[in-house]
Amino acid sequence: MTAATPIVQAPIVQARGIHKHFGALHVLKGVDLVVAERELVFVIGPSGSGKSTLLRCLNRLEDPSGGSITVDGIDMLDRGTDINKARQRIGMVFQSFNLYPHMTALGNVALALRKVLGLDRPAAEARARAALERVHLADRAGHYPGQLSGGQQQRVAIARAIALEPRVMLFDEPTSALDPELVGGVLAAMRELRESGMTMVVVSHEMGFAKAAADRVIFMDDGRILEQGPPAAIFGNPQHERTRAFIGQIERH
Ligand SMILES: Nc1ncnc2c1ncn2[C@@H]1O[C@H](COP(=O)(O)OP(=O)(O)OP(=O)(O)O)[C@@H](O)[C@H]1O
Repeated sequence: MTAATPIVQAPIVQARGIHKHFGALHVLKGVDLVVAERELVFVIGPSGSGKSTLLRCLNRLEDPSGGSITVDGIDMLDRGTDINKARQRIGMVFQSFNLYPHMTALGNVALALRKVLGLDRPAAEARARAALERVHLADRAGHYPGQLSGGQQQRVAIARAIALEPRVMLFDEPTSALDPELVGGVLAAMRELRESGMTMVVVSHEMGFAKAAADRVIFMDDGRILEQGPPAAIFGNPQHERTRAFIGQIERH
């Protein structure tokens, strides 16, 4: 009997030695982040520690000052890389939903497909409808953003991103702008996405979600990854004093 050959999957995200300066401000001080396929990595840390900047470097919304980044095997920092094409593999959801107010939910999702993938209207709308179904908003397809709650608008933004079938999704504080009662619906949509096998990097203060859904929690402090591990280890037995202090502070609120 021959042993089965193990399938070795390349990581989806490989960021090594990332530095970022904003003028004299040294915001990222040599960050390594490797994310495996289907992994959910959750990033926590004090305000200003560089979480958003790290996320934004991964898809080149910010240009790192140094280091290397590949996403799905594509060198994101190579001058020869078509960055718009590379970004199609990276979905991003922000704190603000950024929907066009004069277009319906369906129109917003379909527009991304028409603009980015060049699909014609019927094909874009069919795919947009399927994406809205995945976030349980098929029945709101004809509603305008102003007719939707903040949580529903954020789920439309998630649908817009997943409709492009990215290889990884980046979430930058996706629930921070929402009233507390609307947070659960967005986290549920993220949870389902994770269960469908999406690779995700999430910056958020929703520690309950991290404990329940993350494979790995990263604690950032002053532009560095100070500590990382499974949620039970980071929340239950943090090794660094600063991690302990941060988690203690969060859990008191
Ligand atoms: N475009 C920019 N120009 C100048 N400074 C910036 C810029 N973007 C971020 N910074 C600074 O970089 C530092 C890190 O910001 P970043 O938003 O990455 O932190 P964060 O950990 O995500 O914080 P928060 O939890 O408050 O969102 C902060 O001091 C911020 O003021």
